[in-house]
Amino acid sequence: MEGVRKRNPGQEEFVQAVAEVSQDIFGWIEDKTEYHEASILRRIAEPDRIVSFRVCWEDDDNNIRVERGWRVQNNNAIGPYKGGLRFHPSVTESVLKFLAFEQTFKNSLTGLPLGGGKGGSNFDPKGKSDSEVMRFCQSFMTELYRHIGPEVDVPAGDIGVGSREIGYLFGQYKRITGRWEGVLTGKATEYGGSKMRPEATGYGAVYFLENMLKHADKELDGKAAIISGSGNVALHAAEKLIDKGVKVLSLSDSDGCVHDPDGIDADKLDWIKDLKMNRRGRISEYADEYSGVEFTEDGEPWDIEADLAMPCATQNEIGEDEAQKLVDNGVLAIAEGANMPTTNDGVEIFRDAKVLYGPGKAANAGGVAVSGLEMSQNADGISWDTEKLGSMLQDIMDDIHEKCVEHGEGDDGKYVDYVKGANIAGFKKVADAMLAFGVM
Ligand SMILES: NC(=O)C1=CN([C@@H]2O[C@H](COP(=O)(O)OP(=O)(O)OC[C@H]3O[C@@H](n4cnc5c(N)ncnc54)[C@H](O)[C@@H]3O)[C@@H](O)[C@H]2O)C=CC1
Ligand SMILES: O=C(O)CCC(=O)C(=O)O
Repeated sequence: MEGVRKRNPGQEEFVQAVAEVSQDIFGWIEDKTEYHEASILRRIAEPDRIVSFRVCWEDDDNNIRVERGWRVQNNNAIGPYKGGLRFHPSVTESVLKFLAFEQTFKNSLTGLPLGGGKGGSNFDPKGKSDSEVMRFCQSFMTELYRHIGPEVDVPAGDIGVGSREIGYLFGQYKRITGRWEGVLTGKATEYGGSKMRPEATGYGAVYFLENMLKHADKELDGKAAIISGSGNVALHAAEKLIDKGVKVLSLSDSDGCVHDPDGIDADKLDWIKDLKMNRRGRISEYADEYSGVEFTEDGEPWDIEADLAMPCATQNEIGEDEAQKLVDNGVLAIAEGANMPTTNDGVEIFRDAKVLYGPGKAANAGGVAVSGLEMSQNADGISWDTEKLGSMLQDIMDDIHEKCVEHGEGDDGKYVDYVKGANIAGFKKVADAMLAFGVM
């Protein structure tokens, strides 16, 4: 870790992600000399390459705007680089490096042939017109297109990149290259997208949560849950929880948090979906629309008492204090829809308290898994139906849960350390592929 810190000065998020994985891997590889001798972990923690580029675009007032774009290609030992694009002002090289590193383990856990990558820009889509977003996406792809391809690197969406942005990006790729090919996932179904991709991350995280509870002889029905975020992942997690009889008490966005003590039911959720996905409004409007709902500016849901917690917004939303609050309030299980939403100190609190804790790289892998299935459908020129994809998603999430149990169950056969299980299972497949290739 000393070396990682030295080689990546000021890249706190990346160092955090590597430290979290390393502590489990060091213990596991202690007696496995082949991994030491080949410096496998050190190689996975050094991205294959990082492309960084200028993105110029013209706003509606004819001002020339300059942003920075990146693609981090972390590791392609088991398949083409795969991972989302994030457009958000908080994006830095460190954030994208941590995401690409995590993605490498997550993609390995899915059992599909997918390497790890991530990209994005500090461009902020909030408040921009459709035409501005289109011009930005076209400019971004005008550089990115030369670094990606269906067998090279296949980006998708993430924060700030939804179906509108994927449409503009895919259109520009097609215009520049003259080729229609499965170079992006998360496409609309009219032009090669997969059914179930929009739902997959949130639904998959709920399946993982359900599996953790089942393994501990508990069930979802009748429980209460707090969720952060109100984007793609949060809203689909809420939808599946409601479907399974859970009372959803909260959602949030970067302005604050809404707490609905009566629970967000299916009708209210439809209203929020329209607010967020079509009208692009703020979550505070939910409190204006429905009585009894409390909105807390800059607030987060972690002090609301609930059985279940699903952080679905962004990294490091749960620190030591928030984790302690959850534990003190008697939380049963936490399943991460977001990537690395809990700091390493927060993770230690969950581990010490032995609460069920599903880390993002396992719990939110359903999205990239259905992206992998979108790639297969594109390659074969076919389109599977919702039922088939839904059952494949469920099977993949069950399988990831089993792998975590295999590598994370303690000697007492009771407590499962899902962080350790996910880290070791994710590492093993990539490491064995890298050993087969020799030194490179
Ligand atoms: N979209 C996908 O398929 C996958 C997404 N994820 C992760 O899930 C999380 C959410 O992503 P999406 O729902 O796709 O994005 P989104 O853009 O649809 O929604 C993001 C949500 O998080 C909130 N948010 C963002 N930054 C915030 C901040 N600094 N403070 C408070 N709230 C903030 C936004 O207001 C919004 O509600 C991210 O961590 C992402 O990396 C993980 C796996 C797959
Ligand atoms: O679907 C994908 O390729 C990417 C999903 C993603 O960015 C993630 O799993 O964090």
